[in-house]
Amino acid sequence: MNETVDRERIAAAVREMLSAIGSDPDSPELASTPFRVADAYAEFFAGVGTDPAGFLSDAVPVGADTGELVLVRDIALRSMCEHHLLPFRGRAHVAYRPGSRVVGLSAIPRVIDTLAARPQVQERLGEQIAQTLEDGLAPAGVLVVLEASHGCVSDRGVRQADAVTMTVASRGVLADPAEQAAIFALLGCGSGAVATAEADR
Ligand SMILES: Nc1nc2c(ncn2[C@@H]2O[C@H](COP(=O)(O)OP(=O)(O)OP(=O)(O)O)[C@@H](O)[C@H]2O)c(=O)[nH]1
Ligand SMILES: [Zn+2]
Repeated sequence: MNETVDRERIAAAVREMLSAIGSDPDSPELASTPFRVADAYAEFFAGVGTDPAGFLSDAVPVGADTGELVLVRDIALRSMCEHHLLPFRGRAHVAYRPGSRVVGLSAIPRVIDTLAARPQVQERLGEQIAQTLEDGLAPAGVLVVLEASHGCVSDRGVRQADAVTMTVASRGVLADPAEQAAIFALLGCGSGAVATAEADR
């Protein structure tokens, strides 16, 4: 949990918001709400001021038994949209083609969790994940695919409950559309999936 978050100030702000919507923050039902929200915010924003690069510091040299492509798919993604402070959630798929170093697989979700636990937009989150891996592993290429449902799109405003936003961020050799198509085929999305489905007929 983020110990730099000032829970007292969040709780005071939540009391103010409850008053502003016409509720009574001193009612028994709402008495604990300001500090519950403060605790939730400390969790949601635990990545503010935290550098994710440390998770990549135990990367090891590529060995003879290291394959060509590493793809970690279906990583749970949870973040908060910076426009409305509403959650967006979905999955992240991260591929990299190693340069001279590889990293323990669990480092990748940890990088994602840290960068996601900040006020974000999906595009920037994907770019930051790609850049952190680029800086930390000096790979030949990185591809980050994020797919997420946004609370601000589903539950207010345009109210598109089923809309899923997909974003792609890439570096190095995985910026090549042919390389990307091969990975999209592995993921079962995009033109690669269509090509595979047609080949199966
Ligand atoms: N590009 C991008 N847009 C986002 C993301 N999350 C939310 N948005 C959009 O950001 C916009 C917020 O800008 P505003 O102009 O303040 O939107 P608004 O008047 O609340 O807009 P509506 O959502 O259309 O009612 C909306 O269109 C959201 O759908 C994101 O991760 N990336
Ligand atoms: Zn929003």
